[in-house]
Amino acid sequence: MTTTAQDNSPKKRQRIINCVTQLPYKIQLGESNDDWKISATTGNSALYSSLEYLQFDSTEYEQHVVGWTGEITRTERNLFTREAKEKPQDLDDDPLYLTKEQINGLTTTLQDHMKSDKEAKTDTTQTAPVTNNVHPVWLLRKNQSRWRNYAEKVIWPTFHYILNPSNEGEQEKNWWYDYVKFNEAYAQKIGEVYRKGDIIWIHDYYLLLLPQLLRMKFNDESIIIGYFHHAPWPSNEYFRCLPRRKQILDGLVGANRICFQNESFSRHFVSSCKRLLDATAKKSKNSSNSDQYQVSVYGGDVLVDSLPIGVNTTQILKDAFTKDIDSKVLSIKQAYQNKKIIIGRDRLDSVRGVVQKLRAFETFLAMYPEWRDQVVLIQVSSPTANRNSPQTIRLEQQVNELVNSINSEYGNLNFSPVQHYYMRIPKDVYLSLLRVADLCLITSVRDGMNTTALEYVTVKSHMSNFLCYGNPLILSEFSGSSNVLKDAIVVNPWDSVAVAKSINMALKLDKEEKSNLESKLWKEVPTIQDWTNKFLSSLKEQASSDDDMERKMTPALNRPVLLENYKQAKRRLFLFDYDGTLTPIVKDPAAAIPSARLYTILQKLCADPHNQIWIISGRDQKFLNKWLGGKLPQLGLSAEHGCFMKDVSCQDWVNLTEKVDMSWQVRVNEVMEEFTTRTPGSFIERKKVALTWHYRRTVPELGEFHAKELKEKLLSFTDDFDLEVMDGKANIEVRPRFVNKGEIVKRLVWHQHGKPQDMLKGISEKLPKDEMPDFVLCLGDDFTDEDMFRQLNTIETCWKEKYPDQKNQWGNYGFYPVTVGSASKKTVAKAHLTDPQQVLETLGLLVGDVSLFQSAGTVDLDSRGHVKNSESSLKSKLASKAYVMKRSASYTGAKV
Ligand SMILES: O=P(O)(O)OC[C@H]1O[C@H](O[C@H]2O[C@H](CO)[C@@H](O)[C@H](O)[C@H]2O)[C@H](O)[C@@H](O)[C@@H]1O
Ligand SMILES: [Mg+2]
Repeated sequence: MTTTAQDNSPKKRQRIINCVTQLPYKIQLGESNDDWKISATTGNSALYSSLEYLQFDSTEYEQHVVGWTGEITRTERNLFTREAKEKPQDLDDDPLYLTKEQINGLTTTLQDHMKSDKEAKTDTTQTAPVTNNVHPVWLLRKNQSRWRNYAEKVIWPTFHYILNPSNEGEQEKNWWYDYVKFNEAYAQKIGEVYRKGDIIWIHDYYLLLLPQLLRMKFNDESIIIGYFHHAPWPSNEYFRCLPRRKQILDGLVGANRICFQNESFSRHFVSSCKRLLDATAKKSKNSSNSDQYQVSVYGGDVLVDSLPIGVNTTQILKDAFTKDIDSKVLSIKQAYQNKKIIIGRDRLDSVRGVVQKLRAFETFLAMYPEWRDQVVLIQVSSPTANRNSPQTIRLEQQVNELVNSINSEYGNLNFSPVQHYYMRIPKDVYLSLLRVADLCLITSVRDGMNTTALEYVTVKSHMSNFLCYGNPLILSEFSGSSNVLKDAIVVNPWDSVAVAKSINMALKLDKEEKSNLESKLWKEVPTIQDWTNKFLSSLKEQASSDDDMERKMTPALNRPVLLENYKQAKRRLFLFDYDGTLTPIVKDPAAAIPSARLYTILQKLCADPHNQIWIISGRDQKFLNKWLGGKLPQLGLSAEHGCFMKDVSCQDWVNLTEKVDMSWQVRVNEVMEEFTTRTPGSFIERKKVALTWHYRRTVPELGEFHAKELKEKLLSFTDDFDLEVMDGKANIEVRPRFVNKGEIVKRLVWHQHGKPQDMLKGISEKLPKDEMPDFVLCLGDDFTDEDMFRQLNTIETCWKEKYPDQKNQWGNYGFYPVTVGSASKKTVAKAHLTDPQQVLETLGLLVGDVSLFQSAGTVDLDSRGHVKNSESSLKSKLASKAYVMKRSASYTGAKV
C-alpha cells in the first residue's frame, strides 16, 4: 500500500477580480488635499454584501475589487459653525487635480478602510484574506458625473422599456465616447491586476463593453470572464431601438458566461443576439432545471443563463432584531394604534410604480369603505440621483397630487391615510418598518430584482419574535422578484381594481393563512452567499470544461493597436472583400453599390503612397470596373474569386483561367436553370467564369431546401471538371478549384511592395522581408474569405521561422486577418468586426476621419480619462500645475 504525503502548504485561493460600477464608498476630499473622508454608500446592498461576503467570510477566494471612485467631492468648513459641509460638485475652479502621491494616499486609505471593516465584522478565528485588494479606477475629469450619462440616460431607460425621444446626435455621441472610455479605464486597471488563472467577474450595464475589451487586451483564450446583469434585459423590440445595439452586444459576448436575474431576461438577450448578431443558440436545462443557452457567435460559444440574486439573510436578521429596533417598532405601533399598516419603500423613478401604488390604494379605499380610517399606507420614496430632471420633477408633482387628493378625500384632521416620506431613511428605520408592517406593497412596473421584497420576507420569517408577524407581500408581476417569490400575492400594477382587491384579501387573511404563506415564501429567498458561490463555482466549472473545447471566440479587432501599427508601418497592404465587407448585403446584387463614405475613405487610403489597396471579390470584372476601378484606378482588383486580376494603377486585366476548359459551364447552367424554374424568386448570375445561383429573394425555407439539393446535384459531377461548389450568402457558386482568393493573397504578400505585378510569373518566396509588406489588413465576411485568412496565417508561420528577429514592436508581422459579421461560422481570422459599418469606422480611424472612441479598443488613459501622452493629456497636466500654484498662492496670499 502506498501512502501519500500530507500536503501542509496553505491552500491556494482562487483569485477573483470583481468589477463593480462604483466602489462601495463615498469619497470626499477635505481642504488639505490629503484629508480623505470615506463613508459607506447606500444602494446596491445585495451586490455590496456579495463583495463583503467574498472579502470577509470566504477562504476559498481571494477577491480583488476594481471599481470607479464615484464622484469625488470636496468638503469645506462652514465659517460660522466650523462644521464640514459638502461643496457643490463640478465647480469650474475646482477641477480636482490630484498628484500621484494623493492618489496613492487615497488608495491606501481605501485599503485601510476595508481592513478595518473586515476586522470589525469577521470572525477573528478565520484566516485573514489579503487586504491590499481595492483597485480604484480614477476618472477625475471636471463634471465627473459625465461617466454615468450613457448608462443612466440611454441604456437604463431602454432596459426599463422607456424610449426617450431621439436626442441630437452630438450629445449622444459624447455620452457614448465617455461610456467607451469608462470601460477602457477598467480594462487598463484590470491589466495591472490580472494574473493568468484569475476569474474576472463583471457587474451590470455600465460595463457592457468590458468583456470584449478584456478579450482583446489579453488575447488569451483561457481567460475566464463572467458577467452578471442586475437590471432587466428588455425584449428585442426595445433593445434594438438603441443606436449602438450591435456594439453593446458585441462588447458583452466577450464573456464566457452571461447571467441574468431570471429566465425571461436571458431569453430576451438570446433573441437579441440571434436577430442582431446572426448568432445561433442551443437551449438546454441546467442542474437547477432552469433554461440555459449555448450561444455561438464569432466562432466561439457563450453560456447564457439566469441566477436570481439574494440577500444576506443572516445579517438582516441580526440587524432587525435589536433592542433599539424593538423600541422603534413599538413607537410606530403606538402612533397607528388599531390600524393596519401597509408599507412601501421605493426609489422615486418612473419604473418603481409609486403612482400605480397610490392609485391602487385610492381605489381600495373607494371600494372598501369599511377599511377607511383603519389602514395607513407608509410610503417611503427615496430621491434618485436625477432629482432635477424634468421627468423626476413631473413624477414628484404627480405623487404629491395623488397623496393630497387621497388624504383630503379619505382623511380627516386627526388622520391621513397616506404618510409619504420623500427622503432616504436610515437602515434602522427601514428595518423597523419591515417589522411593523401588516402588508408590504410592491407595484414596480419594471425591475431586475426588488431586494425590498426579499428583505421583507426575511424579516417576516421570524414570526414568533417580538412585534413581527408573518404578514403577506403583494408583489408586481413585472418585478424580477416575482419569479423567485412565487408564493407572493402577485398583481398587475396597472390594474388598480385587482390590486385593491388583493389588498383587501391580504388584510383579511387569518394568522394561520399568513403563517402558511410566509413559511413558503421564506423558503424561496435566495441568500447572497449561495448566489455568490453558485455563480463562481459554475464559472470555474465552465472554464475547466471549456479547456477542451475547440470553439474559442475570435476577439474584436483591437483598433487602437491597429492604428499604432498602421502609423508606424511603411509598406501597407489592404486586402478587402467587397459584398458584406465594404457594403452591406442587400436583396438585389445590382443594388449593392459603394457608398459616398466608402469612396471618400478609399480615396484617402489610396492617396498615401505607402498604401496598396486591393479589392478581392467574387464579383465580375464589369461590376468591379464600373463601381470601383473606373472611379479609383489606383485600386488593385481581383474578380470572380481570383479568376481575374487588374494591378494597381493599371487598366488591363489578366485572366488566370485562360487555359481552363469551360465546357462545364453548360452543364452547370442547365442544372441551375432547372432549380430556378422550381424556385420562384431565384435567379442565375452569369459571370465570365463563375456561375452563381441566388436564392435570397425566395421563400426562405424553400430556397434553403433547394439550395441544399442543388449543391448535392452539382457535387455529383464537379470532380470530373475539378470544380468547387461554394455555399455563399444565400447563393451557390461554382468556379474552377485551382483559383481562390487565398492564391491571390499569396501572390500579393510575397511581392516587392509598390512594384508592378507580373501575373504570369510564379511566386517567389525568397524575397527579403524588408521589401514585403509590414502591415496587412485583410477583411472578409464569407467562407471564401477564409482562404485569404488561412493564407496569411500560413505566411505568418513561415515568416516566424524565416525571420524570427524581424517582428514588429507588438511581437508580430503586422498581419490582421479580420472576419466581418458575427455569423456563428468557424473562422481562422484573428479578430472580428461587427458589420460593414464598423469596417468603415475602422478605415475612417486610419485616415483620421473617426474618433478612437467610436468603438472600444485598448487605450491607456491617464487619471482624468485622457489618452496618455495625447495633446489633451499634456494640456491637462499643464493646467494642473497652474492650478496647484494658484491654490498654494491663495493659501499664502501671494499673487501669481
Ligand atoms: O466576394 P464578395 O465580394 O463578397 O462577393 C460574393 C458574392 O456577392 C454577391 O452576392 C451576395 O451579395 C448580394 C448583394 O448584397 C446579395 O444579394 C446576395 O444574396 C449575396 O450572395 C454577388 O452577387 C456575387 O456575384 C458574389 O460572388
Ligand atoms: Mg463578401
